[in-house]
Amino acid sequence: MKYTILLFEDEPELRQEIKDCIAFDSVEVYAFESWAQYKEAKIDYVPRLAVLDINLLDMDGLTVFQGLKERYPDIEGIVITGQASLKNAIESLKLGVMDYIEKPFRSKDIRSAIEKCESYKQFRVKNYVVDRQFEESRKKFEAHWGIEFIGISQPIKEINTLMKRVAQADMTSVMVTGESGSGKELIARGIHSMSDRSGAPFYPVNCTAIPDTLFESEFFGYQKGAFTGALSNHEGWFEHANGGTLFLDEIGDMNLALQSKLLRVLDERKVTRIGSHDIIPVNTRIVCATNKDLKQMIEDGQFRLDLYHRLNSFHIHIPPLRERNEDIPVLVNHFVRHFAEMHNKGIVSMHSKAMNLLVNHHYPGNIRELKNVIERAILMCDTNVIKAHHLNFTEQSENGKVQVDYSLESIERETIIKAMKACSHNKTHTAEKLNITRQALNRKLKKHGIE
Ligand SMILES: Nc1ncnc2c1ncn2[C@@H]1O[C@H](COP(=O)(O)OP(=O)(O)OP(=O)(O)O)[C@@H](O)[C@H]1O
Repeated sequence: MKYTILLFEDEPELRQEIKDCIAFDSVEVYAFESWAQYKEAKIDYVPRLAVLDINLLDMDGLTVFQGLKERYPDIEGIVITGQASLKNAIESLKLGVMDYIEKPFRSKDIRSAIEKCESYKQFRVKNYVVDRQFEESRKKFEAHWGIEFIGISQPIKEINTLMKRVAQADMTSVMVTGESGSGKELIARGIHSMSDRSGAPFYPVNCTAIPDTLFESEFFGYQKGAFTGALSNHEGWFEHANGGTLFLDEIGDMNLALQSKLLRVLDERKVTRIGSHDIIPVNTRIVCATNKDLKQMIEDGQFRLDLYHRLNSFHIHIPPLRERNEDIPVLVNHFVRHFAEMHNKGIVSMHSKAMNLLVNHHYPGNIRELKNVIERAILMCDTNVIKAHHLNFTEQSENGKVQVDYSLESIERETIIKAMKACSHNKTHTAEKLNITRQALNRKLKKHGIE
């Protein structure tokens, strides 16, 4: 279908000139000298755009636009006039005219006004669709699981189905794989919340963070006096999550000796605290996650094959965010709302150029990175529109993708600089604004090298 433009210009030569400069292959232009002539013509097509001279034979261009808008609410307008005046400009904007061009104009001006108008229109349509999809996916998640797992891409839809299925298969262990920050823990939480175990604890453990020496006592618990420092009885993680779910993140970092012990508990479903002979039955489901290549680790003798099979009875893989970038706009909208509310910013929206940058970014840190970028942008933005420069996508990396400094350190530094500026470098006021003491502000100024 052709893109239909209505042109209203009373001077015949100029009418032809404008028509020539806006008639592309895919564009149908209907040109009129007056409103009466347009009414007579009985145009069947729904026009997308009207280009109007302010002075017509029978009526002024703005009144014509008003009439068109009543009939075609989605029509956009560009006004051309030889009588540029503030009054006309304000009047046009009030009526919803998109752009305002003065005579004499160059064909370049009018074409770029049309392009601008069209890309804005497409952006609005896209945003509407994204908003609707976002709402649907959010409601569905909340209704089912009471948690928000956002996404509209095919992989996310499939993961949703797998989560529901495995949640009902009570004792099956689940292995979730994917890059760091891609949502593995959220999937584990989703499985737990959907299962009959949701009333019992979900206990997340990061295997990397626990020193080897403490692993066994933390996993299985200990009896008072079992070793120096065991001052009281201590429940281990398996017992703690009894009836619920134990989430073992970074399972690839568990040493071989512990892997054997974990396998035994999974087979026997009972634990014995260190220093005790009592056998404690446990009914704990294991969901584990890794971003390591466990098959390679098995080949290298670093991970037990039997444990791998035991844990991998149900496998969910989550692709990196850059491979499902249709999820990015819905995630962006979600995080913008979330952080705007959290930081009392009212209603905040994302400028189309900023959204474009976000959709095309590489995200080595996946959703965690996106989340940090948005929170930072919300903090840096003084108005209610986040623009490209608020995203701090500064450097181009080797692969041509933009990199972002999303560390908390950099957010803190920039927040302090902004607060100092806002308070005209008065430290007492800045400290009050940041809700910290003057001494704390001095320490932070020194740490960040700000004066
Ligand atoms: N689909 C999603 N919808 C909303 N938030 C998400 C989604 N996926 C991830 N997140 C958010 O992104 C952050 C990182 O997610 P999560 O901790 O689950 O990743 P992970 O893969 O377990 O990371 P790591 O490997 O580093 O432990 C969390 O704050 C989480 O809430």
